[in-house]
Amino acid sequence: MNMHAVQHDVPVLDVDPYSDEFLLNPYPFHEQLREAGPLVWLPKYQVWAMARFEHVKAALGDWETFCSSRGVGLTDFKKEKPWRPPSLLLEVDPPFHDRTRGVMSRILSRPALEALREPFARKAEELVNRLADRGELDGVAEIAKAYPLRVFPDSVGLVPEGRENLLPYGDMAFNAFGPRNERLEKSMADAQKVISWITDQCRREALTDEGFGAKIYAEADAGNITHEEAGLLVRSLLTAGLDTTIFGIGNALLCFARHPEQWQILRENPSLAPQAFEEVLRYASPVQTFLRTTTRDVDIEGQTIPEGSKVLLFLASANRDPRQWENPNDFDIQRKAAGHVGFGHGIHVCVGQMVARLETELLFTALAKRIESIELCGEPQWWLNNTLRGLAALPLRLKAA
Ligand code: HEM
Ligand SMILES: O=C(O)c1ccc(-n2ccnc2)cc1
Repeated sequence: MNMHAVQHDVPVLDVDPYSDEFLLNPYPFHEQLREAGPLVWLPKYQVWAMARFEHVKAALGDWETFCSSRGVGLTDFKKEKPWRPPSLLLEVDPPFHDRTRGVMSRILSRPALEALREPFARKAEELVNRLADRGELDGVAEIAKAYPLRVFPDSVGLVPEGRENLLPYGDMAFNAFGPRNERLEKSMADAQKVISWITDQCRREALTDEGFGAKIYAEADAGNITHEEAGLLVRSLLTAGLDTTIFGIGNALLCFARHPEQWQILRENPSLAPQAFEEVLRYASPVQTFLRTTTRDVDIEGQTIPEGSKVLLFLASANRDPRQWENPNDFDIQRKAAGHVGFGHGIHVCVGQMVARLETELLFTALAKRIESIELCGEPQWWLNNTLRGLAALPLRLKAA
């Protein structure tokens, strides 16, 4: 028992944020964490927790005190070897972060993505036209997974074969930010096959010559990064680019099925689609948590987090903090949800957010035009992951307009 952890009057909560019970319905636990105080000690994992908007946002914005280079999961890279070479974006601090971030920001910027708007829109309309008269279907398999898988791997420049490795790899990577629990062990089961496939796809020769992958290697040709770094940045895209948007779309479909009046508001004004997705990210954040490690003793409202401590930031809880949001537990697509921390905040804020926004804007615009109503016709099944919150299955009944 490291003695520094037991500080006088720091609230202690015996919750396990990686348990099935917590992951199946995190919101009552978030409320407990917020109400316990700005800083809470979780003895189960010997970590500090922040669940209020003000402190989560401040920690994300202060990379010098709350660093990423010791890992953004429970593992402290200063004490344990990472399971794979650290990410050149997520798991580095400035100055190293600046170069790789500059490269990725350019490649994934809104103007760079505009060329994809038309093909992405066409594929969204094709998918929706195929489903409109289907009646009952699984919204996860047929919409939330189908659309990102239809557009994203091609936009990276992946070969068509072997893409079934992408989701297991993402699931494993997002589990690996949590503890080595049964969930992580299970997702590491056929790790070697999946890891070697992903590693293989990151080679320049494996990629087409016009996708995001090719653009990253062109940056290496220009001397902005090395060719080895280029391969790791392609790995970042393959790790991050699918599970996140798939869970975001699935959560959006569930929000609209449970709030039919919100679906009618969107149908009357499809140009609300971008704002509606921001509200989904606030209300049903697909990325629930990330961690930081303190680089010095830091004071939080009179309590001290010692240097070298892991701090668990509950992004999803911050997005429902009544200190920040009016009626936080209402799903309201007319709310101005901008400023939520669903994409993070600060220097590591999601560099892929424009890709996620483009995909979801086009998909929900196409759905709003063709689908009069979205209803649940069975129990939603949650997919449990140590970092992500999303669905494994979503029985829906669609009624074509
Ligand atoms: C709804 C979808 C998504 C959500 C909710 C999301 C959320 C996040 C969050 C919370 C962070 C901050 C991590 C931290 O502070 O430690 C982040 C970073 C990042 N995201 Fe996303 N993400 C999404 C989609 C994507 C996509 C589609 C891509 C790639 C095309 C992507 C690539 C990245 C990368 C590379 C980083 C690291 C940026 C850096 O460290 O500078 N994300 N994302
Ligand atoms: O570099 C990596 O491996 C990596 C980078 C980013 C994410 N991420 C999380 C949320 N949006 C993206 C996940 C993994």
